Amino acid sequence: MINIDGSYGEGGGQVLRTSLSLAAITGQAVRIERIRAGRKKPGLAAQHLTAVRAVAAICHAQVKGDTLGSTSLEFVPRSAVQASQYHFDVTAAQEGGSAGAVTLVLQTILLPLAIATGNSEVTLRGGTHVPFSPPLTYIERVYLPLLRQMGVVAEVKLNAWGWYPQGGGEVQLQVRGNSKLSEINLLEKGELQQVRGLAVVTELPSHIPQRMASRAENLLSQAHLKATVTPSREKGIAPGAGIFLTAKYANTRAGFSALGRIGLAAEKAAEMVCAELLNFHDTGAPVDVHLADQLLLPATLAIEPSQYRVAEISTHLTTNAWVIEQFGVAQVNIDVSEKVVAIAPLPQIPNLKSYKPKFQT
Ligand SMILES: Nc1ncnc2c1ncn2[C@@H]1O[C@H](COP(=O)(O)OP(=O)(O)OP(=O)(O)O)[C@@H](O)[C@H]1O
Repeated sequence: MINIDGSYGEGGGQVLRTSLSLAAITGQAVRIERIRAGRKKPGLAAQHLTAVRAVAAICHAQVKGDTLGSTSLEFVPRSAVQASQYHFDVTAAQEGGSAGAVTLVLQTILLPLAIATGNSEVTLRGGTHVPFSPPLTYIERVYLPLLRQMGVVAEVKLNAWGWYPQGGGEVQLQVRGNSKLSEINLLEKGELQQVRGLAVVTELPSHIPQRMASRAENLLSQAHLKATVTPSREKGIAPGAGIFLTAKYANTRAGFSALGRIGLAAEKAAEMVCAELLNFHDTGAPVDVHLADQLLLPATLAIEPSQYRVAEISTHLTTNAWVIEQFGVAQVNIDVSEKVVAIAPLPQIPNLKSYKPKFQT
């Protein structure tokens, strides 16, 4: 049994989710204590509980402590990850509903399903564009294209937008199984090829996305970046707004977002997201602060070592590296002065062809 201290570093939900993914992939049992001790309201919230249930479903795990608010969890996988059709609902995990991020649940099961035998299709319900998590637009335009470079083939379809606090969004995920992951080497981002964006509202007037889009296009063109931002009015169960930009470079992609809220002018949201993009562009680094922590797990599953240069070293990055090392599946070295992350997978897990998960009987 691997023991993980959930209060380590960032002390957030990612410690739990990475542990769950690695438990499913390696077949190792894991106990996590002090879950989300670094947060105002520690323990399992609806999104985390849904992630526990989702990973348990795909590897038939025996689980103790899977209740809302629980600060400790024991998770014992009992089979290899099963490719299949699944349905997970964050909103239903909590009385009165939840806008917990489906994208975080999606990331927890994606790599286990990608290396399973056979294809999977997953329907996820909950928040699709909510604070402190990757918006679905980021998953679609940044995360999955980068994973595709590493050999993971998956697609998402947004059936309904889900914002904070109502949630109620729906995403369809298709994952091709039997993936063999290859390493990623991203030290230079290459030429900027395209900046594109989506300014969207649900249940709000169409002048809002138009104002967000035209302010963003103007600001980016003042900075000599040619951008196309599409205003769009979509159907949703509640009002919501956001602007999502993607910068595509010769070797990489990066994504930025600003979510609307009452009292925040449409133009201000556009200014915030453009400032993020321009800051990133100026760093010269190929990997944005969020992708930096999200690429660690796929790099761990690759056959050869990976390395990439990041715009910023976050505690999410250093904490996720620590979790991976606790499972003994890779060595992660973070060169703070060069901002280069190097991941050396250890032989017991990749090459996944010869990899045999350990199961308890
Ligand atoms: N705007 C964003 N775009 C892309 N990814 C994001 C964005 N904001 C946050 N993320 C990613 O979402 C993840 C959040 O991890 P974190 O541990 O904070 O999860 P959490 O379950 O929401 O935690 P908690 O509720 O405990 O704060 C990280 O991988 C982070 O990089």
